[in-house]
Amino acid sequence: MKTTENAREQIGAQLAVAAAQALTADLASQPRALLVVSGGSTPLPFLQRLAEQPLDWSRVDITLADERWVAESHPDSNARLIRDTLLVGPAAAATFHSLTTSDATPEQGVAAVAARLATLPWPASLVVLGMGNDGHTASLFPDSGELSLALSTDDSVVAVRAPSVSQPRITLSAARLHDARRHALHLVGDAKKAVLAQALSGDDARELPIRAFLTCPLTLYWAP
Ligand SMILES: O=C(O)[C@H](O)[C@@H](O)[C@H](O)[C@H](O)COP(=O)(O)O
Repeated sequence: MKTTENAREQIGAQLAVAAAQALTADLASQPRALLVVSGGSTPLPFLQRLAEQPLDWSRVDITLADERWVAESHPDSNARLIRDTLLVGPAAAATFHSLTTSDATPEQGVAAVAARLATLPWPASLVVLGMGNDGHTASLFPDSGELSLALSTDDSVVAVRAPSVSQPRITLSAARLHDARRHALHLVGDAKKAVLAQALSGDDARELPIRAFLTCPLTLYWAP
């Protein structure tokens, strides 16, 4: 296995151990614990290693930071990624809460998803964020007409559309993504490292939405 792949596997494993420790710590003092994870390609080693972690998964709720508004059978579905990589082995006992409904659009389904999320044991034990090369995180996209709303609303979820993405999205709002005891940012590659450095040098979250999360305590998990 190439050095880069090794490093990405290792950082995913480190994040998996940290996530398991966070959940275990919170389960010592509350009946259930919540984990919020991101989709995309970066999380795969993290999700695979997390699924193997020994903890009381039957008391864990899992949801997504965002979702593409597609059927769970669609290859782009983040729920499909979670079911295929995390909800296996010991972690199969966890309860997953998707961000989609049978409605044709996220605008039609957003209220039902908000009601679903309201039943979860907030604050989350951990929110794991990714980032795109445009500085987006979750589905908070710089080119989205709903970005300002998603950055400012008290609502927990927002229906999102953006020219930069092919499918309608639903995303947890910045407020809901902040509702966690711990935050992790999981990135790989030099390009994203440079975008993060640019984000750290400014404060306009509408330019680089990841900035909305760089003022709260955040642990960075990066590999080349
Ligand atoms: O639904 C999604 O795609 C994610 O939630 C998204 O916010 C992701 O974290 C970034 O787009 C990075 O994606 P990669 O890990 O694939 O680069």
